Amino acid sequence: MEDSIMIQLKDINYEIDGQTILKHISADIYKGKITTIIGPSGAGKSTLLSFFNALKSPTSGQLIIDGKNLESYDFIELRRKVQLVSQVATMINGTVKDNLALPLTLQNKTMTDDEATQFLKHVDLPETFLNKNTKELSGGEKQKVSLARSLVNKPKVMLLDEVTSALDKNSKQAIEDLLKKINKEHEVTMLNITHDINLAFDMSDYIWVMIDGQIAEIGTVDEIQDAKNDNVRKFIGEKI
Ligand SMILES: Nc1ncnc2c1ncn2[C@@H]1O[C@H](COP(=O)(O)OP(=O)(O)OP(=O)(O)O)[C@@H](O)[C@H]1O
Repeated sequence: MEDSIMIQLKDINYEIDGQTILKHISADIYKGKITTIIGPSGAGKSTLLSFFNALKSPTSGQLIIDGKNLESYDFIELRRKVQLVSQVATMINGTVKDNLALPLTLQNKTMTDDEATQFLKHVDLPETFLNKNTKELSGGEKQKVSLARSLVNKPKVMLLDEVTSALDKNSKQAIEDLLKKINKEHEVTMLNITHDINLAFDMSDYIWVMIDGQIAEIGTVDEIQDAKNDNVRKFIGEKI
């Protein structure tokens, strides 16, 4: 069966201060799949990611998310549908439960302990964590709580911005495994940025290689590993 499209990018360009950062980006992101953007520092990966939840807007081009043009979204609606998870898990002062409930608190709703426990289960944390102060958590545990919290609004898309880069080897593996599990169980479309090429090869359905503001190559992991484009081969060769 053909993969169906969750996000379409049509000739996206971005300029700032007279400098062209992104050039003619056209590509599709498929529903329920993990797409990872790799490429050298300064290629434009973060800039591109920031369009999907409207932190920045393209200078020209069209971005269609779940069948609707980005410009016709209400920001709140968009950010519930498209959740950003960052490199550093930002926590509010208080307990794990306070943090898990935050997306609901902001909507004047509440979360029961049972509901919170279910969210902890999704990220393999025990119920005993509910009343822990977030100051007592390790980096990996914070990232798990952050992932659990990002599921509360039942997003269709998760933007993962270097989510494992601040973690040690064991926590990296745990978060990678969790992302794969969340992707399958919640059928969330994931768009991932990483400098860790092994992580990209391990967890992606599709990889985009960005070089100098353009997509140099799109393909499955096998296709990217066999890419003929010299710049792509050089970038991957340097990273492995
Ligand atoms: N506000 C800005 N003003 C001017 N130039 C900017 C601005 N923001 C980003 N840039 C430039 O845009 C280019 C792309 O930056 P971006 O952060 O998207 O790259 P990246 O691929 O994510 O890099 P990294 O892997 O280092 O995070 C860089 O050359 C950067 O200097």
